[in-house]
Amino acid sequence: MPHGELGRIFGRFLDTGEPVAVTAYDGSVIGDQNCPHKLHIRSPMALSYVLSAPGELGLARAYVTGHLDISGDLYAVLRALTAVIDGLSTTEKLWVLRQIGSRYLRPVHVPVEEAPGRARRVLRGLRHSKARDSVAIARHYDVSNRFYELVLGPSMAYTCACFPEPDSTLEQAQFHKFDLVCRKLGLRPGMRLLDVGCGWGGMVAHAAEHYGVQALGVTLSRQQAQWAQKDIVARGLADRAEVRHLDYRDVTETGFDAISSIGLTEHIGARNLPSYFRLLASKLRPGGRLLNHCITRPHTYEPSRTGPFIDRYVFPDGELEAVGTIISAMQDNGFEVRHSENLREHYARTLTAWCANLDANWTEAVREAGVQRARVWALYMAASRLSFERHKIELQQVLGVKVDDRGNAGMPLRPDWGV
Ligand SMILES: C[S@@+](CC[C@H](N)C(=O)[O-])C[C@H]1O[C@@H](n2cnc3c(N)ncnc32)[C@H](O)[C@@H]1O
Repeated sequence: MPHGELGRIFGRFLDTGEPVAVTAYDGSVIGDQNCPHKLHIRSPMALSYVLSAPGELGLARAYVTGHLDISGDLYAVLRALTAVIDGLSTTEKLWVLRQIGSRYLRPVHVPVEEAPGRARRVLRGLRHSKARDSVAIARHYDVSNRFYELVLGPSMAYTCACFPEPDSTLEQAQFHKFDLVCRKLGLRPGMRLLDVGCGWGGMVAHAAEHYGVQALGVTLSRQQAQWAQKDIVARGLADRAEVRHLDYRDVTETGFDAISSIGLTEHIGARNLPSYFRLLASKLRPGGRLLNHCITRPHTYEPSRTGPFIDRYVFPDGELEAVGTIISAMQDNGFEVRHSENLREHYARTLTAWCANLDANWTEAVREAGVQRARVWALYMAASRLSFERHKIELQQVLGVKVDDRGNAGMPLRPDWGV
């Protein structure tokens, strides 16, 4: 039986069958307290955050500031909370907000210094101009290379891995993902590869090392480029691989045999997809291939902007399109589409592994990036895992060819790039 006043308000709804319990600062306890996964409402400020921005933003702020806390597995708590919230009617949601608003919090007040990232919120300039993109990218990627090492592990790959077997490790799956991209692109020794949005250089190094190509990668993150340049030298690949701190729109070379774009399209924006694909097509020789790997949303009628939590605290200006939109934009701007594959279950597994890495390295991650940032990453990765599992988002790899003047694509009759 729930007790405590908050317990009486929330207890009505917390019967989802999910293994989760709640405690609150007023002594309320709800659910089986032996359950390993618990949500703790530490102070009335947690409720202030929720009331000031009902929905994911308020809940996220309450968690990031520690007024809402969890013990056990964040993902398990999030899944239970999502099940509860999804099960509530609008009338029930309003009833809960009215109950906590009228009893506890008058007036609702969120101190500026407590609203995480508030000062970081405003991005100036035209959305997806080069200047604004470079600020947006620095906010997410120029956090600390060490922090990313702790989360991503030795591969330093920050995109969906591809697990050849259910029990493959993250490292094996990241190797397999880059290899799959190389095979889809038909890379052979001596070819020239451009990798746009290259991160810490994982694809560039893999293609140069295992396929003998001449690889150029570009990233808008200065810290990523510095890390990748050192890694390339350390791996003895400096004669074949190069990473530049550069906007993909400023690459001057042309005539590439292949282009990979792994996790960049989310930063492009719907409006710019035509010019993005046109530019990539102009960089390829006739018969050259593009592999576009990105997160998509399942339906064209959903908004492409990410939710307020992701937009403000994680990926400013990120946008997700439906795979149909990506394919149409490729077709209309220089590519024949040859293959499309959805790897969303693989992204859920990848995120599970990143969450486990962050958990295992929590103390050092907090020392490196601060507790609020570590909490933002923990929350966004657990929430994203849930979104892939529940088919709120997908991961699509689309292969296109710039056919030659006679319509030749140079593809094998039955491509076999394995699993
Ligand atoms: C999710 S990360 C993926 C990194 C890498 N491809 C991987 O698989 O690990 C997205 C990358 O896109 C880059 N990026 C975003 N906008 C860019 C732009 N306009 N020009 C070049 N790189 C960009 C970021 O700097 C980052 O390296």
